[in-house]
Amino acid sequence: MQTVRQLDALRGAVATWRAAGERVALVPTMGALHDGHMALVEAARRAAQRVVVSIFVNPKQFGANEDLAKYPRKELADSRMLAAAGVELLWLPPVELMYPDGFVTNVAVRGVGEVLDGAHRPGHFDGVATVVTKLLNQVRPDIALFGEKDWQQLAVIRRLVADLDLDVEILGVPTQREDDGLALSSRNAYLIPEERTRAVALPRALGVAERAIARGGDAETALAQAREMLVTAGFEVDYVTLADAETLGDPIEGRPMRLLAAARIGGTRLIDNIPLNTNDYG
Ligand SMILES: Nc1ncnc2c1ncn2[C@@H]1O[C@H](COP(=O)(O)OP(=O)(O)OP(=O)(O)O)[C@@H](O)[C@H]1O
Ligand SMILES: CC(C)(CO)[C@@H](O)C(=O)[O-]
Ligand code: BAL
Repeated sequence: MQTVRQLDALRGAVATWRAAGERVALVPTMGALHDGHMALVEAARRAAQRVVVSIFVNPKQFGANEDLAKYPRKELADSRMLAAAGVELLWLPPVELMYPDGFVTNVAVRGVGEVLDGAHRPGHFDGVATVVTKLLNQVRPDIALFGEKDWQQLAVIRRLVADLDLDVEILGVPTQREDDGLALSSRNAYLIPEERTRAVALPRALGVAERAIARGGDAETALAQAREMLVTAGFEVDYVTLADAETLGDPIEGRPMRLLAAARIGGTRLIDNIPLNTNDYG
């Protein structure tokens, strides 16, 4: 695996593959890799001959009081995992390359980027959209893969790519979970054992709400019950909601819907989401 920190070397490697007619996949990450990331890498492996993984802890998507400074950084372990998985190129852009002096451009995705996590983490999706636009332009992959764990992020990126006519396929990869149902996340490492045990309430609450609504129950009542389960488990709830799966706005009968939640346990903010399977109960 090549480890590359300069744009001309990245472009050179990708141009060589392109010239040979090979498809290139990009998996953007912030590192501290776990099996969720590796599922993206495996899907990328199936989708293209050449796989590029980027690791960049993007300061623009962290709010002033968020965890940028303590975000886990594990470059050596990450690099070994990616090499073992057969990744061809690890793209590690330095922060000065991403945001040199004088950088002033901001990519803002209105609507889908402004609600839910966009409202609770002001500026977050601008930071994501800006860095993803840059990563796509740097690597110019045929396909880029993102996890459904960050469902709203995936929806924001799909909108961005459609609106700006970016010539790349976006593929969402299903959420990878621990045996008890907790979604894998780099931030799970912040949980002390007691919080980790309680954290299972997050996927459980979503599952309870999903089954109640799919059975024909009132959505607001089911969401209130889910919020109550989270509070009982010791979470502070940012939101538990049912939304249109594409716009993240109000759900519309006949269109795919998603249940999404964000909640804090101790100092750790976790997110999760599941589809509303209205066919569950026939
Ligand atoms: N459990 C998971 N299943 C599938 N994809 C995942 C999972 N966790 C993360 N991803 C995806 O991996 C990519 C990189 O995510 P990132 O590096 O931020 O990891 P993370 O575990 O989501 O970290 P964080 O705890 O900061 O949210 C994103 O597309 C994200 O959706
Ligand atoms: C897509 C991403 C790599 C952009 O920094 C990040 O938000 C992430 O890891 O999900
Ligand atoms: N995986 C989402 C990145 C973030 O929370 O900043």
